[in-house]
Amino acid sequence: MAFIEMQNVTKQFRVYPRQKGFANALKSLVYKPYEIKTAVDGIDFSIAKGELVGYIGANGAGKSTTIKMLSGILVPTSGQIEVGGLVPHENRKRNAGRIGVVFGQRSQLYWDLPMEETFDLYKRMYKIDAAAFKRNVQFFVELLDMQEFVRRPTRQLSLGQKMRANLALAMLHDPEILYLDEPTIGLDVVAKSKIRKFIREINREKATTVILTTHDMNDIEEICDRLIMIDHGRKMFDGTLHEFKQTYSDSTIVILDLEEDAALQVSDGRLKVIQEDGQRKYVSIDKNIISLVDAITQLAQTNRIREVNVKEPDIEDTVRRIFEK
Ligand SMILES: Nc1ncnc2c1ncn2[C@@H]1O[C@H](COP(=O)(O)OP(=O)(O)OP(=O)(O)O)[C@@H](O)[C@H]1O
Repeated sequence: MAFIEMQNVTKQFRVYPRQKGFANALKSLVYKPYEIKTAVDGIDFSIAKGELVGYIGANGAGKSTTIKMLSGILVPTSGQIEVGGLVPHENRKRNAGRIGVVFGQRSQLYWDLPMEETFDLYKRMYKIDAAAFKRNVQFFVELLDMQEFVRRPTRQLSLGQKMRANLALAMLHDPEILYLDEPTIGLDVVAKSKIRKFIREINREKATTVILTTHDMNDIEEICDRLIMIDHGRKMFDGTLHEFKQTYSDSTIVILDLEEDAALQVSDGRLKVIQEDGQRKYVSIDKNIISLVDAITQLAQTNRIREVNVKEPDIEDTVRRIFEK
């Protein structure tokens, strides 16, 4: 068994549509009609210890529901889940000791307490050993650049500072797994970069397994080795970032450096020149209509090429196109 294992997991919710009119409202006291909403629909995946996995999908795809089942907050309707040999919802307390969770839209901080005191509170709650606690606080405060605000009450902190504090708190008891739900939402570039660096660093230093849901594809690009994409509760893709781009992107950019500063000669309508920058030219090709080899051969016949490079498609664009479809 892998470290984290989901086998054919489904989660359905009962949804009670609002009844219109007084008579229907009365009737619903006796019998309340409901509909079944399938949020997660037969998902399978295995994650090894120490992996950094991006879990993506459009709004309402079922990402948070999956994380909640993995954390033991929700019980699956069917299928099996095991996290480090435990069934999360049957062992909520033991599971909680081994996981750290951060929901970007919610905070675990206490409004009036400064971070320092919240750390102490968590130390007692999780019964964290004094030496490990001291080491972690020092390590996280430094890594997340929290020195200037650990003594200020939470209510005075900016969104980015609060998110950093939440991350430190989630990692304080040295969990083996960190579930992150939109950890960079609403943050500026600098704060995002600090958080990404932190996630990579704790994975490297402590081999923490990370599952990250996000709508920001730069998070995925900068943090994750692997990507799982879901749509309407079903798994659509599971593989490396490179495989994802190869599978879903139709266009590839060929970068040519010519021998001289001349206009690029293109005789095939399937090749689109998208930018000319002195001797450097950028050509976009749709791999469904022309292969990379044919495109380069064609270009070499009409131009004196010094060097050819191929750029991977942009993940942000690729994902946007998939979601739009
Ligand atoms: N408690 C609930 N009761 C009824 N329906 C729910 C409940 N929780 C989630 N859903 C529905 O299940 C589907 C999946 O929701 P979920 O929150 O897992 O999506 P998500 O991928 O995390 O979306 P987002 O990116 O918007 O956060 C949605 O259609 C949502 O409305």
